Amino acid sequence: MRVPKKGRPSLGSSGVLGSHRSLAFWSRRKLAEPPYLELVAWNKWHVFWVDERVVPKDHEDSNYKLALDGLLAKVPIPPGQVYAINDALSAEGAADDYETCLKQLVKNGVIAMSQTTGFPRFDVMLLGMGPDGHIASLFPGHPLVNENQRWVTYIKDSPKPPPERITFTFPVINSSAYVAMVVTGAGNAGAVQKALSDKQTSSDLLPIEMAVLQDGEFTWFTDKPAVSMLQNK
Ligand SMILES: O=C1O[C@H](COP(=O)(O)O)[C@@H](O)[C@H](O)[C@H]1O
Repeated sequence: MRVPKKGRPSLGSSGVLGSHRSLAFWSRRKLAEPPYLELVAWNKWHVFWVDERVVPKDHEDSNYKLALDGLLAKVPIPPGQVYAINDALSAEGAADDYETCLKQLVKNGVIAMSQTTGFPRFDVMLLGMGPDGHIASLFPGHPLVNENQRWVTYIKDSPKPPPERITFTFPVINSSAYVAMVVTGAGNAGAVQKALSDKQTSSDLLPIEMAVLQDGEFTWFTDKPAVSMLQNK
């Protein structure tokens, strides 16, 4: 999805959905109801998943199902512009397949490339964070957080179930033009406090602290419990 410029998205807009909480948040914000339903040029959106659980698309754990039920079934995005993973493949196969799909869409001009980083540049990413500071399926202390070649990779030992997932890598997330980070609930307050404190050291960075956009805008959307450990709330 794209941040509207002068009220209208432009052609070839690319957006990424990546979060339970963030989707619930945007659905509650009536994105699929008037006046936004008419204001947004939904037919120009191309929708991807920043991470996905390797389960059938109709499984309760599927991020695709969550997005379909919460938002996509309610807005007129052409089905050919919604890019779900191939759920018939293994985690490794699905990650390869998704990366190949992104590369083809870059060639076709649907997804832009970042001139700064050499990775794809999505217009909007709707992300969330877990209480351990994970974003997408990039978990603290897991070697995947250091992946710097692949666009999409896979995990088979996710600490949060289900264990098998695919995920965008940090170079892709950090090439975004805009990230909307939705964090709610007291359970996330510690990670928010750590992320926004000045005391980070490179040795113990949480994934949320590694989300540093190269040339983009990062906006937090929180409720009060999530920021309850910050000094100046
Ligand atoms: O497992 C996941 O967790 C993160 C954070 O979850 P949320 O419900 O707090 O948004 C999410 O961003 C990711 O997409 C999901 O697969």
